[in-house]
Amino acid sequence: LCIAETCPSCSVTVLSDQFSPNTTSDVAAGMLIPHTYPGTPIHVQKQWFKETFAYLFAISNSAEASEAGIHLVSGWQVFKNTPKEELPFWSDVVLGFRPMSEAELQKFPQHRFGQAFTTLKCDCPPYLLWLEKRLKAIGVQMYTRKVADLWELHSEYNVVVNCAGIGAHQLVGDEKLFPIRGQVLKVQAPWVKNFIRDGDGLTYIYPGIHRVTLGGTREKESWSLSPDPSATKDIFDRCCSLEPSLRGAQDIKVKVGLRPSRQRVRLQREVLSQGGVKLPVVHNYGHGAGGFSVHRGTAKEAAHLVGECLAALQGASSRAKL
Ligand SMILES: Cc1cc2nc3c(=O)[nH]c(=O)nc-3n(C[C@H](O)[C@H](O)[C@H](O)COP(=O)(O)OP(=O)(O)OC[C@H]3O[C@@H](n4cnc5c(N)ncnc54)[C@H](O)[C@@H]3O)c2cc1C
Ligand SMILES: O=C([O-])CC(=O)C(=O)O
Repeated sequence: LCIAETCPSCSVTVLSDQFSPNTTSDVAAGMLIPHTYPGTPIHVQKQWFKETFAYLFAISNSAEASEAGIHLVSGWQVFKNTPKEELPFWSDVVLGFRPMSEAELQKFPQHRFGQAFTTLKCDCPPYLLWLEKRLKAIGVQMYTRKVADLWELHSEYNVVVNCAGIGAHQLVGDEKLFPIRGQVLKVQAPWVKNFIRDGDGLTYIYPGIHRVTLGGTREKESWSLSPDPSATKDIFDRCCSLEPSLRGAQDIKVKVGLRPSRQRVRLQREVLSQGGVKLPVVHNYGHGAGGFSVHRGTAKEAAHLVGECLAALQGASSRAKL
């Protein structure tokens, strides 16, 4: 979408073996709370987050908000021990960030410190379906197709953008990319209005427009997409210990996704070449546990790289004409 918006003369086609509701992005809670990529400078990560927050904040303030599944949500991140970094890098991007008061902390007898703030949440699948609708409205073609090798696209397209998430492990043989399996529960508990996240990153309660996401698990290098019943019970018990009213939650659905994890997001140009024929590629994958939090910022950077590929192609074709 970002490419089509920034380069209206481009004809964009989306190829994917799965669309919503069968992607990792459909499993995510979609909360805008960044995760840190150790291999990327903090100022870059902050810029990605700021751009994403501004983009979604504008949607949340528009008449599209409900259909797009974007909404503001206030709540608390609580810690059993005071964290080393009391002010995360994103504290001045979310709204109203402040330490929790003693009165608020009384709700969490096992926790000693906490941060209160308002952030945004993308409800999935509605957000993905809204993005698809916008793509179709501007004439972008979408086809179900599994790509075995990026080179197979060279005769049909001038530039290929690789946004395959964990699929990039196989597609481009990236050994630096690994799954961190995550299991969550999506439940009916409409009385839960505030988010609660344990600062250890394992347990969270994220109310959406229709359902509440309860998390979670983080299992490095596990490729299994089957729900684990013992993890379901464990997640539910941990969440009930933070918010006892969840014992009354109804209609518990279990979802599993593989976070496409990497030391840093791969946002990079590469030129593939075979027998003198060249295919410019832009990679944009490896968003790990924080893809929603930075998606618009990284998309803008990927769109900029696509612009560079197009300029290089135009330069090459005018040199060829000379
Ligand atoms: C349990 C859980 C909770 C999460 N919660 C949050 C959260 O609260 N906030 C947050 O910011 N992030 C969260 N995330 C992380 C977020 O889900 C990911 O970072 C994000 O979804 C990655 O998006 P993506 O588009 O790169 O990958 P995907 O959503 O997996 O999309 C990749 C697409 O590429 C297609 N594809 C792959 N290989 C091929 C191929 N060879 N040929 C054709 N198509 C291919 C796939 O079918 C898919 O459509 C969570 C993740 C999990 C698992
Ligand atoms: O950690 C969180 O708050 C939610 C999340 O991004 C994940 O489970 O990957």
